[in-house]
Amino acid sequence: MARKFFVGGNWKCNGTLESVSKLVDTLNAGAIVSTDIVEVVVAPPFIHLPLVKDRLRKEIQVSAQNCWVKKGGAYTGEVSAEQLVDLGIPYVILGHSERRHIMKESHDFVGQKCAYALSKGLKVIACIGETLEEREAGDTIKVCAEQLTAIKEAIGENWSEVVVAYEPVWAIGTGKVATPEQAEEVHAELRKWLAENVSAEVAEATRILYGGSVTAGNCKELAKKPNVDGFLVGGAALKPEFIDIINSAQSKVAA
Ligand SMILES: O=C[C@H](O)COP(=O)(O)O
Repeated sequence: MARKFFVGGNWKCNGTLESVSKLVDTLNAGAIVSTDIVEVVVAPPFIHLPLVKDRLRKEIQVSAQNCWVKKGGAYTGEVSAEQLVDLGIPYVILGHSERRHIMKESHDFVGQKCAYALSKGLKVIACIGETLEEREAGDTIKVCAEQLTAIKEAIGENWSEVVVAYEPVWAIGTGKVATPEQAEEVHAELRKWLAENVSAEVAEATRILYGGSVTAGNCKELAKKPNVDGFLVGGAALKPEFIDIINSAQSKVAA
C-alpha cells in the first residue's frame, strides 16, 4: 500500500493569541488538496493547543511538540501524554534536535518518551538527524542509526503509529536545505535500516519526512523523490506558504 504523504508544521516556541488566531484563519481559508492524498498536522506550543484544536479546520490535525517520559505527577513544567490524550491531541513530536541539543535529551530518553507516548495512544513524529560536524565526518547514517536504535530498543516492533522525521541539524532554520538527492540518499538508507533492524513491512509502511528549511520554493522537487514521504516544516509553517507545501502532495502523486 502506498504511503500517504504527510506534512507537519512545527510552530516551535512562536505565537501570541493574536498571531496564532490569524494563522488558524489563514489555514482555514486556504485551498488544500484532499486528505485522501495528504495527512496534515500542525504543532502549536502547548499553551495554544486548545485554541488551535477548537478553531482549526478538521482536515488538519493537531500535535504537541513534546511530552513527559512517564505518567504525570511532581514534574514541574512538564505535560504528560495522558494530558494530551485527555485534550484530544492525536500526535506528539519527540526527539526534535532542539530538544536533543539544547535540552540535552539523550537517545535513550527520546526512545523512552516514544514508548510511553505510544503506550498511551499518541502517534509519534520521531525526529532524527546529524549535525554538520557529523555529516562532514561521514557519520550521517551512523548517527541516525544510533538514534533509531534507541527508539527501536524502547518500542520494539511497534512502529505503526510512528512517523520518522529526518532533519539534518545543519539545515534547520538556516536556509540551507538538503538537495533532493541528499535527502533521498539518507531516506533510502533509513528505510534500509528499518528493513534490516525492524522488518520489511515496517520499512515499507513507515513515512519518512524531510525537515530543514523546506519552503514553497523547494518542496515540489523534494516531494518527487521516492523515499521522501512528506515534510516537517518549521519557519515556513508560520506563513501562508504552508498551504503550498501541503499541496506539494500533488507532485508526489504525479511523480
Ligand atoms: O521541525 C521543524 C524543523 O526544525 C525545520 O525547521 P525549519 O523549516 O525552520 O528549518
